Amino acid sequence: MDVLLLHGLLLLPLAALLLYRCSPHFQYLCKVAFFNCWIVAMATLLSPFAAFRGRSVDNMKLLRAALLPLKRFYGIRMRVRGAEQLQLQGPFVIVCNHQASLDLMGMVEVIPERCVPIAKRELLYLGTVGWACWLSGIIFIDRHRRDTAIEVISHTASTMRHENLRVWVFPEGTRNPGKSMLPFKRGAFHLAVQAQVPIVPIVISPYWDFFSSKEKRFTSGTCTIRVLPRVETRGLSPKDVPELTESVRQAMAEALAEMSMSDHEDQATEQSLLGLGDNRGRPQGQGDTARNGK
Ligand SMILES: CCCCCCCCCCCCCC(=O)SCCNC(=O)CCNC(=O)[C@H](O)C(C)(C)COP(=O)(O)OP(=O)(O)OC[C@H]1O[C@@H](n2cnc3c(N)ncnc32)[C@H](O)[C@@H]1OP(=O)(O)O
Ligand SMILES: CCCCCCCC/C=C\CCCCCCCC(=O)OC[C@@H](O)COP(=O)(O)O
Repeated sequence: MDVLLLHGLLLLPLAALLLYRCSPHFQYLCKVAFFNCWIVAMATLLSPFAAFRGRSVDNMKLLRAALLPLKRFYGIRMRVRGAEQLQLQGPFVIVCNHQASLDLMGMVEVIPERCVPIAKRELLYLGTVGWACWLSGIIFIDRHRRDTAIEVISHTASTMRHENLRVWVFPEGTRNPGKSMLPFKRGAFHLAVQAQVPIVPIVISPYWDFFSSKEKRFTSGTCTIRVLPRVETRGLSPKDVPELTESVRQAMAEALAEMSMSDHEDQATEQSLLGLGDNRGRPQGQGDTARNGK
């Protein structure tokens, strides 16, 4: 009986490994589970150290360091274009497109010093993850209560100037895996105008070559992050916000469309050089698993 149990226990990991290598769906589930487990584990591990320092934007360095290795686990190559746009002395507002939780990997590639994201309040209740976020100075807004969200943003505008803080906002306000960007919420632009600081738009290229939650597909691939020229807001007032929002969204939408094309071309060239043929947008098999390193 004991021998049978032992064999069963030995066979279980082997069966899981076989399933992982043969089933793209199972591979997707494992990779997403690992992503979440990594975040929870790192948050649990780092929170006591962060708590020692107290609530401080300096703790963002710990979160960044904890998330940086993820791209290696998943075999995601990150290319950053225009990073010099982030070499600014004072405070500024970053606006970035939001496709999925995977954006955290792109975010940590380029996030400057003293920069905190604006996040939905619900993240606060994710146990140690919420605790780690709070300790790192992440700004929480309740999206269902516009007045209090606006109050938080107004308060952030004065903090930015007094404490030389940079703020990262996903102006779509929710995750959007679609091919074009959603209409932008105006909070980030009011924030920049109130604080009279520049806006730095960042566009992360679409993930569809290597990730799709709809198709349950997660392979290795390349992601491009493009930092667009900054937009000055000095002298602008609240009445200029709608136009400012639209012009920044337009520039980001154009960059996204351009990147969608060029990333597809790069991928096709890479694959034809490797003699893999064109298997874009389709689940990939064992060859990719081996290159993923996971
Ligand atoms: C190791 C552990 C690691 C853990 C890692 C975790 C990392 C975590 C990373 C976290 C990543 C997490 C990522 C995430 O969680 S993403 C989700 C959270 N982010 C957002 O929601 C984006 C920010 N939201 C907004 O900007 C919205 O505008 C708000 C919520 C404020 C209102 O939304 P609403 O739906 O109502 O939309 P609206 O934009 O049409 O505005 C309506 C009206 O209000 C006016 N208005 C707006 N704002 C201001 C203002 N400030 N001063 C004065 N007026 C203002 C505006 O002009 C308009 O008026 P009018 O112009 O039509 O007259
Ligand atoms: C005691 C309770 C313990 C609960 C533990 C729960 C474990 C949760 C596991 C992992 C947390 C990963 C958090 C990653 C945060 C990624 C940021 C993100 O992508 O947020 C989504 C938000 O932008 C928009 O949300 P919606 O698209 O509007 O929805």
